Amino acid sequence: MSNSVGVVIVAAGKGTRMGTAESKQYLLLEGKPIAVHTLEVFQRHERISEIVLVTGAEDMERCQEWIASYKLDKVKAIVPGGSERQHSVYRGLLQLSTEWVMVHDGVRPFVHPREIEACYQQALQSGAAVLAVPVKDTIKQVDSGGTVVSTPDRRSLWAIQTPQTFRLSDLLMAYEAAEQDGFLGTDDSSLAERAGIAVSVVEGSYRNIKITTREDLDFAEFTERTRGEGDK
Ligand SMILES: Nc1ccn([C@@H]2O[C@H](COP(=O)(O)OP(=O)(O)OP(=O)(O)O)[C@@H](O)[C@H]2O)c(=O)n1
Ligand SMILES: C[C@](O)(CO)[C@H](O)COP(=O)(O)O
Repeated sequence: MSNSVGVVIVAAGKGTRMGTAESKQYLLLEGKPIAVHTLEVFQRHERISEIVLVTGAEDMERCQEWIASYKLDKVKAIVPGGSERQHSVYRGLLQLSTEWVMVHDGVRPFVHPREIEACYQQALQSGAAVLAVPVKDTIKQVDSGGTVVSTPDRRSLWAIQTPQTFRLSDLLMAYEAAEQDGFLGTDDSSLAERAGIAVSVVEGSYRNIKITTREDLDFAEFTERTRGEGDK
């Protein structure tokens, strides 16, 4: 139990920005659903003891079949998600009893095993950690009328990825506080931050994209074709 690590993989979104009939997490990459690629990275990782998959209620049966056929035996539960990512994550967290939890997007299949380990090691040291990359563009804050308000210093801006790693008890507390306050965040760290948990950033890679829009599929196909076995 001590320092055991569980993962919640959230794959219950609708993929509105992708705009395909099939939900983006089930589109095929080299013949395999994207969510299965993601699950396999954590299945293979020796640090991970159990996985909870959160998916759409209507997709639970086919997910169960993939888990059997791809021999994903670390998957301990498949649960139906909620209307927002935050609700889906919470439902997954309730299934775990490990000391640590990583939350990961089902549509980030290219996270490197080394990055998972680095995120865990940093959380072990400082209590909570997220993968991220420095932003490459100049970012501007723009008002609703389309006028630039400010240009934040790029050196302090990071694009946040997953996995995000926490003590399970801390993250549950942060989720329950958010629910009580009616706060809705786009990542897990934002809930932890407002609950007073210091979150460290671990530099990851630009390869760990979240497959969000159609142009991401070209990158995904190229990356899947060219990544080596050791990168999975
Ligand atoms: N209610 C939701 C919403 C999102 N997610 C998951 O959270 C991850 C990141 O979300 P995002 O890329 O925004 O996915 P979607 O919500 O599906 O996309 P969109 O916003 O374009 O509809 C995805 O793996 C998605 O399946 C989820 O489990 N439950
Ligand atoms: C958690 C996340 O992956 C961090 O980048 C992201 O916030 C998920 O969802 P989004 O709705 O696309 O922001």
